[in-house]
Amino acid sequence: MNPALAGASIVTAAQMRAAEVACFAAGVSQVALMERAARAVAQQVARFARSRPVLVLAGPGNNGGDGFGVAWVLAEWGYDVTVATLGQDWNGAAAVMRDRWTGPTTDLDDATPRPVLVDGLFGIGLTRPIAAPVRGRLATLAAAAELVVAIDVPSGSFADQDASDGVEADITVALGALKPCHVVGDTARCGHLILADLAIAVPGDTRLIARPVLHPPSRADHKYTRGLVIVIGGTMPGAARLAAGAAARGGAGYVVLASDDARVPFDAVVSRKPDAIAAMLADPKLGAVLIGPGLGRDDEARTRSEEAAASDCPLVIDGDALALASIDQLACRTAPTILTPHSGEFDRLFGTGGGNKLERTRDAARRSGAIVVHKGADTVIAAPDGQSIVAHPPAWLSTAGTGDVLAGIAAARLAASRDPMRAAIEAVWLHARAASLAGPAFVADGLAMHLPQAIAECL
Ligand SMILES: NC(=O)C1=CN([C@@H]2O[C@H](COP(=O)(O)OP(=O)(O)OC[C@H]3O[C@@H](n4cnc5c(N)ncnc54)[C@H](O)[C@@H]3O)[C@@H](O)[C@H]2O)[C@H](O)CC1
Ligand SMILES: [K+]
Repeated sequence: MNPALAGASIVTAAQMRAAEVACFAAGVSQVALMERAARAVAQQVARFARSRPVLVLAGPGNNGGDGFGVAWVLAEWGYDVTVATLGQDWNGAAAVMRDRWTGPTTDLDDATPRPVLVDGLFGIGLTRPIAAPVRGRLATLAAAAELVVAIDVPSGSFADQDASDGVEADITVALGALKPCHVVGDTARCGHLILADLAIAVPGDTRLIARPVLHPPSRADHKYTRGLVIVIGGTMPGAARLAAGAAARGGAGYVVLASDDARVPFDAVVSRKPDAIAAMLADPKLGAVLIGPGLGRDDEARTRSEEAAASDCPLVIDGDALALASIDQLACRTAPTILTPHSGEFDRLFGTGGGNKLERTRDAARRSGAIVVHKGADTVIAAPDGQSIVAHPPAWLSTAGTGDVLAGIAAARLAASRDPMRAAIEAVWLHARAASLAGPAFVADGLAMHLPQAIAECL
């Protein structure tokens, strides 16, 4: 994902339309707004077109209006431009743009490929899949082009759905704000994503992740104020060890590993026998508990999991502990809770119900009362109040043990702030950054070593 987009708002098509209406009510005309959009897209085309001939596809709605506007601006700048349409009439601002365009215009069926294709067929107003003949023409023209620039969304993608369809663009210029299809699902079809800020105020409760701000310890801090983390292990002790090491390197003041296996990742992590879990959970100095990595699903695992869930300790629940948890039990908790499921664990706990990944994760957070970190190439972090954050961690993280590392970092950050949403965002960012710093083909054991550098970048 384009790093320049950090913190950018993500809105639904309905929210975008409401924002547009408010903008019109504030005195901006529809034509002025469309001209802003057209100029912003034309600028991006001009950055990469290198004087090559341009074919602009202009569909029946305002996305098509933007297309005519782009054609008009590019022709003014000296580009060789042709427009292809579906042969409709246009209304409102789109009709104004259509009338401004006096250059060559053809039917989509008759259009011949050109090196640069600007896709203004459909935007956020797509209501049904594009008819097969049109989709076929679009795919042919796109395949023959050297550069495909999509206006707002790649035509064929539904703005509010996980990207799963639509033309494959090299560049997508999102207008006014990002939409769900730009950030969840197969976002590769957007190519390089650029946001054209049209100076429209949009809601800010759903955003791309941005680098968090962390505070160094003060002179008054000590190991317990920095955060005491207990990692509860089980049948696969290596996973809990990885998590405990990550908690220590993720900034915790003190890490205890409660496991039958006495091995620790390094000497600073303290080993305790798990028969003392009840006493540990009652320790007022406790900052956060992590349960799940390597826990197993036997009776002992169930007992430990229930004990942790029933406690009033801030809790991170991962891996096997997610399989042992129930939504009702989670919803009864009053202490902060973070859940870190991958898609299989998420579906098992919350079901496979409809909506895009953002909606599904927000719904899970609302039902469980927990912060849900729904992991994947498109990681969604959602809070019960509807706030949500999207991140795109490096694909090199798709290797065993990295989830245990993330859970350990989340526990450290939760112990430090007691604010579960903040902790989840910090953990996801630090985890992704550590992966970038680790470089290609790292193994999970080496990932946490890069956390201090990632933390240093947030101070
Ligand atoms: N976000 C902004 O600030 C701005 C966005 N602009 C652009 O406007 C479009 C949205 O325009 P709208 O007219 O609502 O929708 P579309 O252009 O996407 O197309 C709707 C049009 O097409 C018909 N239709 C829908 N699905 C199909 C289909 N499968 N086959 C055929 N026809 C279909 C539908 O009935 C309508 O007639 C947004 O994306 C931006 O590009 C503004 O220009 C500037 C500000
Ligand atoms: K488009």
